[in-house]
Amino acid sequence: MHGGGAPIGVRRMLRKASSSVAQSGLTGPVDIPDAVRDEPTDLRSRLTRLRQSASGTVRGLPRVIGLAWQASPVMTVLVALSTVVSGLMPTLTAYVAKLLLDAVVAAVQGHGTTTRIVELAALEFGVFTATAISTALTNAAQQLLQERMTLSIRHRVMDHASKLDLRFFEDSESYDQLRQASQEAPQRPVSMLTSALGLVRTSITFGSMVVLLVSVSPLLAVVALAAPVPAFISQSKYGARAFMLTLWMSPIRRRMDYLNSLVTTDTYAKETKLFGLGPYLVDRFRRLGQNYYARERKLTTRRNFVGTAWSLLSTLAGSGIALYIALEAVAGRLTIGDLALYTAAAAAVQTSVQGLFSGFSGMYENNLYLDTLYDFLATEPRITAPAVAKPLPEPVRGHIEFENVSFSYPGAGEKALDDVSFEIRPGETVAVVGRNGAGKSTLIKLLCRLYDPTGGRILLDGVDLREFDPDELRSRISAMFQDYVTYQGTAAENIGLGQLGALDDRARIEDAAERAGVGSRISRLPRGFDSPLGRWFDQGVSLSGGEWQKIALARAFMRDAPVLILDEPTSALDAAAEHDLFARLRALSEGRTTLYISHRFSTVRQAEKILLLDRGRLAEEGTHEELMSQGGDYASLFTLQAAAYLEEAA
Ligand SMILES: Nc1ncnc2c1ncn2[C@@H]1O[C@H](COP(=O)(O)OP(=O)(O)OP(=O)(O)O)[C@@H](O)[C@H]1O
Repeated sequence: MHGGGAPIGVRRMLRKASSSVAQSGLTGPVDIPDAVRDEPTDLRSRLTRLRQSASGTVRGLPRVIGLAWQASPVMTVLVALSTVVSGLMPTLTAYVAKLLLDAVVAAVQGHGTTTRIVELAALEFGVFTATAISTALTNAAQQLLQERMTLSIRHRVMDHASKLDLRFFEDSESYDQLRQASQEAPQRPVSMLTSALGLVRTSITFGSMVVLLVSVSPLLAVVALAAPVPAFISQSKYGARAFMLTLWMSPIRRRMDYLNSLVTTDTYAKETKLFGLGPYLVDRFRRLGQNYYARERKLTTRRNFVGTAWSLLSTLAGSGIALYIALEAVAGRLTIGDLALYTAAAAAVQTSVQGLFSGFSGMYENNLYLDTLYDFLATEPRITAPAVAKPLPEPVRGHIEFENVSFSYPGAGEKALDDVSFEIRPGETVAVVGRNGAGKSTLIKLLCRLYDPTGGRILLDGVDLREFDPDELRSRISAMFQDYVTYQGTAAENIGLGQLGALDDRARIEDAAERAGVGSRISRLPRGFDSPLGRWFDQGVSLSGGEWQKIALARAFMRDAPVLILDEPTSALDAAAEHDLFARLRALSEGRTTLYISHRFSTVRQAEKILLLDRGRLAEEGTHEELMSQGGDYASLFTLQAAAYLEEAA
């Protein structure tokens, strides 16, 4: 489902934009592909595009009103009312000024009273006061509504992102969309609302002023109405270009952000310094930035200068009106008050003409961003609970079966898993081994239902995983991933997040830490379990890689889940800690089905069953002894590692 507004050409360019810049930004050209190549040149396609964009803009309006209403109905009504009032004020002001001038002229000529002048002056004061109040009210209500809207949209984006599948985050195109939706888009409905309100206000001013003009000369009204058209067209053209440019820039900006983070982030500092990458990366950043700026500058200057040139046509019409009225007053066909009224009207029409087209083109531009937001919000997670989800068995026994499971990552040619079948009995401890890229982590992602298999099925206690509610299923799995998270929080928070309900259960947290072999280390920290970890804090403690890994392990142990998954749980641990963990693994995994990935064969041999993956296929399966006696790949890999150790020992 698409958000509707953006013309098809824009969508095509959007797709092209995200796929065309394949470079990492670390090397290669720094130019930005031309965003305006596909610009329609003939009148017909321009008109079609104009029609599409106008209808898209108008269609976008109800969505923005909907967003405003959701954010705050009271504020929305207040903003609408005050907008109407402040739209009428300029016309009212001009009319009262006319009456006052006429009264003054009448008094000068001897057939008017000063009382009338005082009355009108009081009325004028009233109108000014009302204008000031309505302006203040509009500003306040609009500002508050904008704040509420931004918050509510950011909340929606965050909420939606939290529900999306892992594939959304692992795919660069959709990840770009998420970034745009979370960074750029929350402001856009607000600017669209501002543009729309400006449009309504100026339309009211414009309309009421035109009514006054029509009462004098319909021709003047036509001139006033026709003047804004060229300026409007030019504005909408540049608005679309600006949007397209931002889209094309998005990958470039991402690369610039990346270069920036390489130089400014602590984790990269060691390497960038040692390899002397600093000046090189800074220079790449500068060149990308220069290119980016040059393109932006060209567009901004053109947009403003060409836009102004077109708007001069409107100015010309306004001045024409003023001249005509002045000549009419000299000829005695109009009063001095009329002259004042029409001068004010001409000025107001001119400003509102500009307001109208900038409002309209602003809406057009913002609407394109809004489409991105709505496209993002319309992305549905594919891994969802079935209409009638099967309740998980109580208790889950942890019987896992892979039946001819195949899987390819979206867009990938090769299969990451190819026709894999095996069984893990309840409570069994299984090790998964294989060379890099063999598909071990993928197997775990499928088991946690972060992806669904593209072929075959996975059963837990005899039921296809897809029949369960994925959240329910995940709550029965405890896992530590290879790229575990180091939360910028206290030690207790870092561990407690493994089981939200027990975030405050200190005894359980300490127990989990103990089981992961990090309890005594945390107790020795200045503030024990309340010590902040990580560098975001002034007094944050910097832990070593292995210590962080133990904390992540403790987080996994927070759950009393029937299935325990550990992806290279000891990759950062020292030999003693590793030995200690595996010596206790039997106790730690007591009563749970445990699946762990390891590259260290010394730890693998303890497993009750070993699965060897080779390029996505299950190549060997059995106990250590069985696989050794088979003399296959496992045996040769084991011997290779053992030999290396023995050589060192010798
Ligand atoms: N998000 C992804 N999108 C596309 N392809 C992926 C993705 N993640 C992994 N792959 C590919 O799938 C294959 C299996 O990857 P996987 O991470 O499962 O390997 P692994 O056995 O865990 O490797 P390692 O021992 O290096 O951790 C690899 O060829 C990898 O390139």
